[in-house]
Amino acid sequence: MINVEQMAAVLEALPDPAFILSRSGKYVAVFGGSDARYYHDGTGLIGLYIPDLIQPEKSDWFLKQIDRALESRKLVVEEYELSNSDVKGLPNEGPEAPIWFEGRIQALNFLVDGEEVVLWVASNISERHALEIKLRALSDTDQLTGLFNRRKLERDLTLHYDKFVRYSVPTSILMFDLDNLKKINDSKGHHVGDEMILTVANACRSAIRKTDTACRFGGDEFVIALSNTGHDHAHLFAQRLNQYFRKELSRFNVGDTFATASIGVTTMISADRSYEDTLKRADQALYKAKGLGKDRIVSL
Ligand SMILES: Nc1nc2c(ncn2[C@@H]2O[C@H](COP(=O)(O)OP(=O)(O)OP(=O)(O)O)[C@@H](O)[C@H]2O)c(=O)[nH]1
Repeated sequence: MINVEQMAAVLEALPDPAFILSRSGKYVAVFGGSDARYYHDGTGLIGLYIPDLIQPEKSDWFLKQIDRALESRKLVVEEYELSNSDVKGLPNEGPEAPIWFEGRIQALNFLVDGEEVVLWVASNISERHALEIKLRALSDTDQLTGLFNRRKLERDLTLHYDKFVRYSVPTSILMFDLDNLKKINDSKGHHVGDEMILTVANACRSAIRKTDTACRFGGDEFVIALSNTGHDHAHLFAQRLNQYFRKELSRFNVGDTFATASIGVTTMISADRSYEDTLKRADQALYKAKGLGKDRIVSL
């Protein structure tokens, strides 16, 4: 059997800090989490209240989670970011950067000073969180160009379409495809074709705003989603891009075969049932531009 002293030693040795918190946000006790590489010492918080230590928005969130655990009597699991500067009374010793925590919050079956209490175990998951962000960025990115890929575009267009339906804020779509890449690949080599694709990708990157999405849609096909942009502006944007392409891609010309791009432009309209309808129309416009002889813009 473990005696009381041993039980106290076990609590002290808990790898992650375990707080006892009351419904009103009082730090009743803290055990464990003593490795300063991962945690700040929370013992100075005992007897103090979350709303007095943490700015209102965050402290409201903490109180809400305590409430959820007490009401549901089930384990509540939440991830959150906190740095020691967010909590008055925490020492400087410990990690400098903000920490991502996974909080596991469980109601306890006793009262402290007449108040209900929870056990809140806060595990440092910063490394895992950073890795998740990196993986997500990778899974959204086209390897060759560093532009976004189709998966990310589709996610963004879903949001843009929702915004359009709710607030009538239109998103315009440019879909374009390089002209004659096959011939350029065949006569100059695949690496030169790659360079042409990279030139186009760089042009897209520098032409768009933060709120736009530039994506490599397929082999030599690209899509730019221009948020909050009506048809006229989108057409002007396409003209600028087309001129830039003519200038910057001319070094890839092979004899009388020109390295250019054909561009389809369209804007969300109320008849569109989803962003896919808009995207389909951009594809039709691009197809038309190819059919009319390439190196041009078609708006639909
Ligand atoms: N170098 C290079 N070529 C690629 C890449 N992805 C696709 N391609 C080539 O791009 C060409 C795309 O086909 P098409 O669009 O029919 O070829 P195109 O000569 O551009 O024809 P048009 O669009 O009608 O002008 C194919 O020859 C592919 O091999 C890539 O990452 N690098």
